[in-house]
Amino acid sequence: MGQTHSDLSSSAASSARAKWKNKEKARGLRLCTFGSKSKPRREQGNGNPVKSKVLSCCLGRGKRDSGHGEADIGNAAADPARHRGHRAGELSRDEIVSAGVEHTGTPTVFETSSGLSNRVEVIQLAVNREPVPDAPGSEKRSQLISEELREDNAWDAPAKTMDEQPLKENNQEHIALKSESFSGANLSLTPILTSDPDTERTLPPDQHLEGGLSITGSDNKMTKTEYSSRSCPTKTGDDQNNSLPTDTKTQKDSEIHQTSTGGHRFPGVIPKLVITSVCNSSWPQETEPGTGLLQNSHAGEQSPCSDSGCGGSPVQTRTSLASLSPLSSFDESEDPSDPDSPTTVNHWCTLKNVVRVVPLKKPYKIWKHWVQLAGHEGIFHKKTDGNVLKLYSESEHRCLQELMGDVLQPFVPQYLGVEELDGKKYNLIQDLLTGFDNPSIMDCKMGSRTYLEEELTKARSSPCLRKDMFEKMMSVDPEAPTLQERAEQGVIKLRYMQWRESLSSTKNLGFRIEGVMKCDGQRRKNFKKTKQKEDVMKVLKYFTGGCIPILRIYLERLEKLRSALEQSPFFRRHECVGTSLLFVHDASGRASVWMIDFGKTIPLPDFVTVDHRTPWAEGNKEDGYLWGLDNLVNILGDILSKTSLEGEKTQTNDEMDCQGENAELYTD
Ligand SMILES: Nc1ncnc2c1ncn2[C@@H]1O[C@H](COP(=O)(O)OP(=O)(O)OP(=O)(O)O)[C@@H](O)[C@H]1O
Ligand SMILES: O=P(O)(O)O[C@@H]1[C@H](O)[C@H](O)[C@@H](OP(=O)(O)O)[C@H](OP(=O)(O)O)[C@H]1O
Repeated sequence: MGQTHSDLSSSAASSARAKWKNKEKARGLRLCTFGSKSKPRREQGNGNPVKSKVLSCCLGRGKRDSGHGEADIGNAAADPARHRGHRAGELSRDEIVSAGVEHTGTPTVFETSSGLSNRVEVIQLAVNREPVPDAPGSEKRSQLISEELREDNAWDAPAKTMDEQPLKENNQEHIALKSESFSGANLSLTPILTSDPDTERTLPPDQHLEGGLSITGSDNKMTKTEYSSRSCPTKTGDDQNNSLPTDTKTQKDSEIHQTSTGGHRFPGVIPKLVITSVCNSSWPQETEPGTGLLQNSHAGEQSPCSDSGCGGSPVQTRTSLASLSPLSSFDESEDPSDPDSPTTVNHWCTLKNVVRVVPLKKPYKIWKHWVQLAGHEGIFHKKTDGNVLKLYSESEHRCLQELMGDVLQPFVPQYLGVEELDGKKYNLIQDLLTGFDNPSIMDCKMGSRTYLEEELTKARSSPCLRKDMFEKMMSVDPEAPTLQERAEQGVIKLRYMQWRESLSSTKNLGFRIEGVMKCDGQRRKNFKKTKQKEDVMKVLKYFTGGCIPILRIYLERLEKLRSALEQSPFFRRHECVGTSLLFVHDASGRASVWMIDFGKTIPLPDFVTVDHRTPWAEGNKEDGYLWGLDNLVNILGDILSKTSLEGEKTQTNDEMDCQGENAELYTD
């Protein structure tokens, strides 16, 4: 636990290497095979069975500083009563283990309603809220917020707002429905046994292998994949069957091969997990030069070695992204004739001294703008019918198909099948933003691990250096790359992913915040160093504006999601890596959370069972999803409790962040 590179003994690593090599020789990776079982559920809406609940509360937006430090917020021990129902041993698994507390256990429902009376809600509000702008377009509020956050967590200055993004016409006329029917999934999978434990903190030091990657031996040879024109295997449209490189040969490896695409073959020792300069302080400095806060870290950096290549998602299909006409995040033209159509996307939902009469059942507006907070650029196309096309991934297709018949169905976007656009396959998925009015959005990547065990195997058999990842690493922390990585100007994807996990809250909390967009259109993605609970709390408070009804809806929704996950046959049978929770709310008080991104969610081998809470060790396939969700639930509960108590002291009611009195779970 708490493992860093210094813990990784080289002798243990070399013995593990030898062990791994032997095992590796003895086994061959086979492809996952899928069949068909479940039926289409097109007729089903994404109707959330959870009934909408009108919460009686009037929200005030008050002064941000109330004399309560943010760090206090997470101090559950200070008032045990407020945390009734929270799990013991919340948060850091390291802490849990060091305290000798069993991490697993039946989830406890957080008792929001009993702990927080309506009366309290009415009175206790509006502390620690951000100042609000006087008018749309005002920079005052975002500036203040940014500055405050930057102080601690170094969010860069807000950069582009949405309306600076190019708008593109939809290409719907080119869409040809391929009418691929749902075929269900046969979840049998050829077991892929992993060998040695990896370098995770979950294992005692002597079991750790250097990142699980141990290519070199005394003979200075390695097995690697041979590719014709590029160093890394490129996934194509045909690569949708989780195919892994098969054409391998042994090769002398004393050099790095530069390829035509700028990638490198990596012939040398794959370094152990090296965690450098992991920032534990609140609101660490993080800059992403040249692009600022709102940059999409993937933009323009689609590497030949990315998902489409070496070390990428082995199950994900990203068909030649370069040939796609990459849509910006805002590819939907506005319709000026539509009174509901936003004339600008730089909206302000924060209203000052405005009295709004909100009907109990609010009419839905169609949010026509596609907002992509995280993920790969150019793989989404917004349609005008409330759905989006996401570049086809076999894994995602299988998962969404099966999920339409699972208890998790209300928690995932509706899946509508496969479509073709310009000769490429896409999954047609419900746009979860539809129905919201100037939504605030947050993407949380779930789990304690962001790469599949398959990716470990693949990295061993065909490691390659990623220049783009080296540059991303340098831009966050120039001290992070090792001397060898500096010399090579590249890092292996696995190493990068592990570094990202350790730097952020993935490893210590089991989830991380990927991006936030507030209703004013300000997008922030600089959360790579948002690691500690207090950092996360600040972001969550910023995202929700401390709006109690919104917080409560999120909390209740996540608790229901947790129950559904614990009952879900789908979840029980899958290794869920890299999925996100998409949080969406708007000023009217609608709010909900959904699971998205199943590109790296794959069926478990028949003989493997996971509980999604046990710490990961290579081979056990644990993903830490529920552990992360436990922590997220607990953190939200803490914010809710703290916000309520603070609100009692200094409520002001002249600035509204949301129509709290009408807050309800969004159902479509
Ligand atoms: N169904 C949806 N409705 C609305 N927005 C969505 C939906 N699916 C994805 N998004 C948006 O797109 C972003 C990226 O989505 P997603 O995680 O699926 O992409 P990805 O490229 O597969 O991500 P990753 O890099 O983690 O593999 C999300 O953060 C969200 O803003
Ligand atoms: O968030 P960052 O720092 O930009 O790093 C990316 C992030 O870890 C993605 O999850 C990953 O895609 P997958 O999860 O699909 O592997 C992508 O790999 P890629 O560049 O190989 O696609 C990384 O570049």
